[in-house]
Amino acid sequence: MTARPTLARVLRRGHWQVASVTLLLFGLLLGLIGHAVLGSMQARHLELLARATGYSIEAAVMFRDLDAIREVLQPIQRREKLGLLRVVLPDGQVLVELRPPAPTGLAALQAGIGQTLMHDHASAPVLDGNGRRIGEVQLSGEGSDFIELLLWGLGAGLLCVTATLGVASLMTRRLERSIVEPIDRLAALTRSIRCERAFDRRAPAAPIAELHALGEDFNAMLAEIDVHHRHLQQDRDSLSQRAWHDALTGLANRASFQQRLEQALLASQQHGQPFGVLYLDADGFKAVNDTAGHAAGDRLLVQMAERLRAVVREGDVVARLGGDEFAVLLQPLRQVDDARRIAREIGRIMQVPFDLGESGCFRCGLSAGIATFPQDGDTIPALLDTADRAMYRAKQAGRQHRRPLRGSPEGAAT
Ligand SMILES: Nc1nc2c(ncn2[C@@H]2O[C@H](COP(=O)(O)OP(=O)(O)OP(=O)(O)O)[C@@H](O)[C@H]2O)c(=O)[nH]1
Repeated sequence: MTARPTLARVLRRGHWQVASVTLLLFGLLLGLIGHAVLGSMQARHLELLARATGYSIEAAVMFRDLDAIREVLQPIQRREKLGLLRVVLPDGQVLVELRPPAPTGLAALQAGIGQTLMHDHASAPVLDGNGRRIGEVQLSGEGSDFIELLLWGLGAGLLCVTATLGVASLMTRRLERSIVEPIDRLAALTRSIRCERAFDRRAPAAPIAELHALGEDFNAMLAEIDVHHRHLQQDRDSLSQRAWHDALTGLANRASFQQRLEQALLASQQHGQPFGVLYLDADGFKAVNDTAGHAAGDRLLVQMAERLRAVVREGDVVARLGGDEFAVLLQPLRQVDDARRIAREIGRIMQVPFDLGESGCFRCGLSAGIATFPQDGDTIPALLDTADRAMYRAKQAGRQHRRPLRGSPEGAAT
């Protein structure tokens, strides 16, 4: 996957680019204007200087007094930092020429650059009293002034660059705070919601209107998803409840009991711990239906389920397999006797008549068959078969002692 730049980085890069291009253009423009202005000022200055020098040496030129000419020219050359200063006769003969000592090293470089960039030479005629041309003053700048200016300009430019970049960096920080941070927060929120399915979380307010509106829309969408998700969860819970529980009693159904048995077998095989299965079938339940009606029979089944739940431990599984058939998974089981004890306790608690309201009170016992792992089988079918057959034998034995139905409440009994 290609690494994409972050928004903060893009913003920072954009600022730097804008600042650099602006500075470069501004510097170039300022340089060109400066060069033009300086050039014209320098040319004007040299021209005035040449003219003034011409007036100063008029008499000396007329009398060819070379020493006097030099005396005038030398201070001018030093003061004005001139590169060349000479006096030429109308026939082209050089009368006096003054040159400063040739610069060396950095000074030579400065002079070279200055003279290349600034064409700073000027000339003015030397006129006698009648206005006749008796010579010409020619002079040129040394070039170092320009370099000095250039260096000052560069220094100022650098200062500007530093200040601009500082301001650009501050602006980027501010933009980061107002744009990048809210977007980052929104992204982190989306990620956390996706991972933890926490649709009740909301985006906080953002300082920028568009981002705030985005957050608000996002929150509205989350609210809708939240409601939808809750409905889905409720549907799923109710589907799961229906798939794994008996609708009448709320106990585990046959499929769920089968699954818990498989888990119990696996766990017991791994840890070498026994477990027990009780198979229970109501005795004479049909008579309750026939006598008091199906609704009363239902109530009795519900009460029976409640009693079963009350007898066993929290972790044991009580299931209604169908009709008046129940089953209990006892896990863990310390010893086989514990299963018998619980079966006896169930038998005892079922002796108490069931109060079916207007229909009256009914007795309805449960015949129980017990199977324990690993004593009675090491597969689920084997265990269920053992428990079923044991229950059948118990029912047969019970039938021999059962009192006949008296057709009144408390009549159907084992
Ligand atoms: N009220 C009610 N009755 C049911 C329900 N499911 C099955 N039955 C009835 O329960 C009865 C179960 O039949 P049996 O097990 O033969 O009845 P029993 O009288 O207990 O017979 P034994 O087990 O031999 O003692 C049938 O009459 C079914 O119609 C139910 O959900 N509610």
